[in-house]
Amino acid sequence: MEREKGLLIVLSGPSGVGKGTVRKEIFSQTDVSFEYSISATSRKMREGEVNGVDYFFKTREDFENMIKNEELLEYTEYVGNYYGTPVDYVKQTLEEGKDVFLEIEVEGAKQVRKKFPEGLFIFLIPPSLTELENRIKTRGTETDELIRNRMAVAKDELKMMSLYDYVVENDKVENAVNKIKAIVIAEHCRRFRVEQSLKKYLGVE
Ligand SMILES: Nc1ncnc2c1ncn2[C@@H]1O[C@H](COP(=O)(O)OP(=O)(O)OP(=O)(O)O)[C@@H](O)[C@H]1O
Ligand SMILES: Nc1nc2c(ncn2[C@@H]2O[C@H](COP(=O)(O)O)[C@@H](O)[C@H]2O)c(=O)[nH]1
Repeated sequence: MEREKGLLIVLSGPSGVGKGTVRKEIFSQTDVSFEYSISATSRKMREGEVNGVDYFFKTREDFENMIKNEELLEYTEYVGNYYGTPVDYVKQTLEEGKDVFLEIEVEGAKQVRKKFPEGLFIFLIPPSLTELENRIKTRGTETDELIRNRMAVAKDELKMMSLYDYVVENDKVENAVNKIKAIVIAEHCRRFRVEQSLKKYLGVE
């Protein structure tokens, strides 16, 4: 029998809403088996970030070569830097029957939707705009000017939430994680043979 492909899961939402925090918590749990697609970016590495773990850090020139060589599933320029998803890893991992998790902004998610309409698209929202701004500020990675720019983009991004299959509020990390896991299991059962979903998520042979 032909092996079923994996599910492409896309988590989007405005900068600072907690996508990375929620994603890391999901991946730390042992009952989850998604593969994380590491993005490429031309932005500068932040303190504590590791090349090849958080991102593949590129010069603008190298990133533009990746675009030319069609190495990206999607890409965008966000607040002055390029971000994109390396296509080979995603395609190969899905072919192997594994579920792939992308954590990307809204413009990129729109591009992925065109290429993978069967993907699962989840949008993470903050409890309020004030809380969103507090979170970006508390993270302490952005200058005041960049925070203003990211908040301006966030207001437009939030208008796009209706394009997603699900909207999840990140009030508490634990709540968001549990909701996302429940959505993924339900959607897996809906899209694939139920035997495959039972085996994958509940260990039932
Ligand atoms: N539910 C939550 N309650 C309070 N603080 C949170 C919550 N989720 C995340 N945070 C905090 O908000 C800040 C931003 O989180 P995070 O970096 O995960 O956001 P992000 O959406 O991945 O941002 P970006 O898109 O810019 O990479 C961090 O300081 C994080 O600890
Ligand atoms: N379209 C894409 N967006 C991406 C990708 N990787 C990350 N992102 C998003 O960019 C912003 C800014 O990220 P930061 O690390 O500088 O805070 C944020 O919304 C990320 O989710 C990608 O491959 N493609």
